Amino acid sequence: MYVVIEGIDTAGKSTQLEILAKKYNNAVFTKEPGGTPIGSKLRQMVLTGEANSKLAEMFLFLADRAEHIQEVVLKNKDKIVISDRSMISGIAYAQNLPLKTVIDLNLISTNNVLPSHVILLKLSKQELENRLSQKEHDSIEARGIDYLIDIQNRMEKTIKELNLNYIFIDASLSIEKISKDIEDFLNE
Ligand SMILES: Nc1ncnc2c1ncn2[C@@H]1O[C@H](COP(=O)(O)OP(=O)(O)OP(=O)(O)O)[C@@H](O)[C@H]1O
Ligand SMILES: Cc1cn([C@H]2C[C@H](O)[C@@H](COP(=O)(O)O)O2)c(=O)[nH]c1=O
Repeated sequence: MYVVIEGIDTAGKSTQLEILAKKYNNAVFTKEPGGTPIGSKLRQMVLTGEANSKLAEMFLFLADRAEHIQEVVLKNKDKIVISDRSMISGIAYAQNLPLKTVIDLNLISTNNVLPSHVILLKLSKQELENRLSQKEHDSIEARGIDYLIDIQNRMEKTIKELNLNYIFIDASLSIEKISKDIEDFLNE
C-alpha cells in the first residue's frame, strides 16, 4: 500500500500524518522533498530558492522523487508506506509547463510507480489566507494565495487525469472529522 497525503501549503498534511503515525505504527512514514539523504540536500536547495530557473527547480524535485521512489517506496513495497506529498505535487507545482509534459516527466522519475491511495486536503481561499497569515513563508509560499489556489486546482485535475484511487476532503473540517474520513478511506 502506497498512501500519499496531498494538499497545498498549510492544508493540514502534517497534522493528519501525526495522527496516522499513532494508528499505523508499523508503517513507513516519509516525505517529498527530503525523504532520503540526497533528498534532504535537494529540499534545502529548493526551499531557500537557490534555483533561479523554474525548470531547474522542477528537475531538483524530479531528482528527489526518483531517489525517493527507488530508496524508500520500492524498498518497502511489502509494508504500508505513507508519504507527505508525491508526484501529484510535482505535477501541480510545475505550472509553467503543460500538464501532459509534466505528467510524462514525473512518470519517468517514478518509473511508472503510482500511489494506491491519494488523500487530497482542499482549502478555501479564505482559510488559506487565514493559515498563511499565521506563519513565516518559504520561497514557494511567498508566491501568494492565487498561485496556491491554482496549484490546488491542478492537483485535483492531475489526480483525475491519472485515474487514481482518491478522496478529496474539505481541509477546514475539524481535525477529528478529517482523521475519521481518512481512516474510513484506508479501510475501504
Ligand atoms: N482541520 C484543521 N482545522 C484548523 N486548523 C488546522 C487543521 N488542520 C491543521 N490546522 C492548522 O493549520 C496549520 C497548518 O497545518 P499543517 O502544518 O498540518 O499543514 P501542512 O499541510 O503540513 O503545511 P505545509 O505544507 O506548509 O508543511 C497549523 O497551524 C495547524 O495547526
Ligand atoms: C514535492 C514538491 C513540492 N513542492 C513544493 C510544495 C511546498 O511549497 C514545498 C515543500 O514544502 P513542505 O513543507 O514539504 O510542504 O515544495 C514543489 O514545488 N514541487 C514538488 O514536486
